[in-house]
Amino acid sequence: MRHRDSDSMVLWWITVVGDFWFGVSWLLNQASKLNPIRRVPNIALLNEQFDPPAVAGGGGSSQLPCVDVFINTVDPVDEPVLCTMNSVLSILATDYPVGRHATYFSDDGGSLVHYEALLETARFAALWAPFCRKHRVEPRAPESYFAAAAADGPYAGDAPGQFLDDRRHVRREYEEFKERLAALFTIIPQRSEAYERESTKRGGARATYMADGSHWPGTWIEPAENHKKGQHAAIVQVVLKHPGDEPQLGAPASSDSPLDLSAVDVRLPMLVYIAREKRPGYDHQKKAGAMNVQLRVSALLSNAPFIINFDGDHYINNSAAFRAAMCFMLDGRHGEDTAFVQFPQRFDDVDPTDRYCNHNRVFFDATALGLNGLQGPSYVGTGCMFRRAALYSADPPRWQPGDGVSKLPDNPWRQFGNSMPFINSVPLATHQEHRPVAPPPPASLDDKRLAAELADVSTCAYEDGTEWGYGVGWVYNIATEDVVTGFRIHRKGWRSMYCAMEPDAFRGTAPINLTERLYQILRWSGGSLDMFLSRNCPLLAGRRLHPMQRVAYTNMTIYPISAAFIFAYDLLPLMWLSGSEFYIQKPFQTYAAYMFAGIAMMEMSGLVEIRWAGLTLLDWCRNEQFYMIGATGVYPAAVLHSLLRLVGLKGLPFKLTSKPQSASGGEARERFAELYDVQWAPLLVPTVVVTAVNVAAIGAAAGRVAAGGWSFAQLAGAAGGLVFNAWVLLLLYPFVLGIMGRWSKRPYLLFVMLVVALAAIALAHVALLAVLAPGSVPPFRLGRWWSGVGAIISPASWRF
Ligand SMILES: O=c1ccn([C@@H]2O[C@H](COP(=O)(O)OP(=O)(O)O[C@H]3O[C@H](CO)[C@@H](O)[C@H](O)[C@H]3O)[C@@H](O)[C@H]2O)c(=O)[nH]1
Ligand SMILES: [Mn+2]
Repeated sequence: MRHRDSDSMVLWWITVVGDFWFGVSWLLNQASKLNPIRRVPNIALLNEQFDPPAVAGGGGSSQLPCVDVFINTVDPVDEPVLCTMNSVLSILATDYPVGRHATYFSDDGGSLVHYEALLETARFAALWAPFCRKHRVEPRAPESYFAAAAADGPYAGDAPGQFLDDRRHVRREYEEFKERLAALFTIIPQRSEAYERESTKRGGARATYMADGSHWPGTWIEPAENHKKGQHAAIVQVVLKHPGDEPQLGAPASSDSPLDLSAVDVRLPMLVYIAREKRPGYDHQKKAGAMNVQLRVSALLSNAPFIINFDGDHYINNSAAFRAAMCFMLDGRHGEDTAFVQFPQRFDDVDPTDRYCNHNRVFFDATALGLNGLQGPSYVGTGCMFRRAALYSADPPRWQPGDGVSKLPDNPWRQFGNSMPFINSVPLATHQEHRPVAPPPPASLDDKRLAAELADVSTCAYEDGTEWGYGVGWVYNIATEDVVTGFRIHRKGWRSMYCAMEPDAFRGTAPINLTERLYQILRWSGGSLDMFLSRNCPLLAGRRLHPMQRVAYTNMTIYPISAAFIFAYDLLPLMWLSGSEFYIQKPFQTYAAYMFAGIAMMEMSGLVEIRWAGLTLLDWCRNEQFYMIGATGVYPAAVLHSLLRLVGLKGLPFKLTSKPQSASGGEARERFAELYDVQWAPLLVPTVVVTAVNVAAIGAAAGRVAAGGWSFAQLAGAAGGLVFNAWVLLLLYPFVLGIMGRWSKRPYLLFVMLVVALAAIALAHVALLAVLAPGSVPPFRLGRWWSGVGAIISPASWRF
């Protein structure tokens, strides 16, 4: 092809390839939505079959399978310990047979504060869990429970007369519990200083001391050799032992404990603290590494066939959630081929208009249902129940040869590492479908051997030369361990299910600060693209991957590439400076007609989709807006990162998402304070540039009109280009609010600033023209800006 202006050929190619790419990605995006399915768990039916009400006096009639619960945290300050302990409480008090779930708390900071907070939590849970059971309160995370006016809701328990008194008492106890948690930050250093003074007299070293006066094996307040972040021994401590399968009723009310618990099971489920070993020179693989240690430790202690995982900032909001997931796992139709059940992520404390699209509703309420019809939704992190066997890379029954019972490989050590007790636990978990559901076998090892084995499977070296992180467990060397782990399971032929329920199963926190949010989507988009460019590329998967699911995974991993083109299109308004026609040839009207039809069709299908999913127009707008914000800065950065990684440089890090700091710690913070914090980062710059360019384009056009340089026909042509500029600005509106900081509380200021900026640019433009080409205003057509419109309607419905 030739063009009369050879300088424009580059631009011409960018637009042709870009438009083609938008077309392809739009089709990919639509293809994954062709078979949406909404599934609803029938908990009543599950209870009828697996958990009939206990006959009077007898217990243990439940046939529900065991669940190991994983919860992860890193730092008691960055991830406020109160919030984390609320999650733990919601788990300990959840509505599932007490003897059939065990919680594994992973502390990647190895901090004594976490350990002691967990002891406090176990103590408080002895009151909290029976209270929740007695009065059937929801949610069972006390902070949210007491924050809501729960006392006014319908009462579901058996002792309405005692409810208000009990609630008042528990609330008081909770306030004290909170104080004890907060005090840990001062008590531990004080205690350590006291012990230190004693020991230095005897020539001992500085250390962080546990309550019993012994050295804490994890990270010390004053880091020392073998006791700092990234360098400490493994710690596995059973905080609450397995309670046995027989219910244990509590005591009647007394002066010490005014709650009458004589008709309530007061047992607490098992609770284990884990801080895996950290050594310099090892890549600890962040969350994926932590969860693989949880996987091994739990195999030795309870080896439940099912696992559910939570981020430290997510709690159980609906205590029927475990049962809901079980409805899918035990379902007669596809149950045994179901590897995981993913719940939507819901968030508290997001600003009311959801400025940065934290709720991700289009993904969680529309896209995910589309995926649900194609072998199942992707795994997106917290709030997902797994079949343990699937994490061990077993084949799903429908793809198993012969008798349908998978066997251990000939050389299980290469796959799973050297722990014989662990290896022995694998077939038990794998074959759980084929044996009657029973409570976990008591650990067959004596205490000393068990402790040694637990420490061994929590070391860094344990995974050397094994398949952990590659073929087994959560996948390594990627910033989004979730999507790729789910993919590895799907490519083996497993299904997954999507389970949304009312009230929401789980709730958590989300970053409402612009910069934090952008880093989060940088991790997600960069990690996804890395997956596409790795051996886990969906195009390389075998035939067990559903063909349309292959399309869906391709779509959800290559999306950042569109951004490179969108970024170029966003800067197109600059092109009119070049003065030549390079893209759209005459007749322009025909082109415009096609384009209008195209846009109308896409917007209509978008509208139909959100209507169908029961979403609001605001949800949709936020989705489009945040896609554009991502596309102007974050996605190009993700593409760059992935390219650098391809040539061997370091990949994207798992940067912890900042959590809202609770008001109880220091002085009370203003609600949504993070929304108004401006943290400048290079990631913001490209979007600022795009904004400036589009404002400048409108300003220049206004100047041109004011100077009378345009005929009516030219003005009409320019109008099209201006619509494009205005559209880009409208999409970037939340971003601009974000960088305004506190001023964004008065959005009208933004419009004042916009008018002032436009006037200034218009004046400057006219002045410039007068100097450069006195007396003449060369005609130009803004019409060619139109080509950019294709860019802003491209698909945008994965999570971000
Ligand atoms: O070295 C690490 C880093 C993180 N985490 C935990 O990982 C979880 C998620 O981290 P967060 O900073 O809250 O990231 P988000 O962006 O909120 O997480 C989302 O995205 C992640 C993938 O990028 C998923 O793993 C999460 O489940 C999903 O909620 C938290 O519980 C952390 O404590 C660790 O245990 N060890
Ligand atoms: Mn989080």
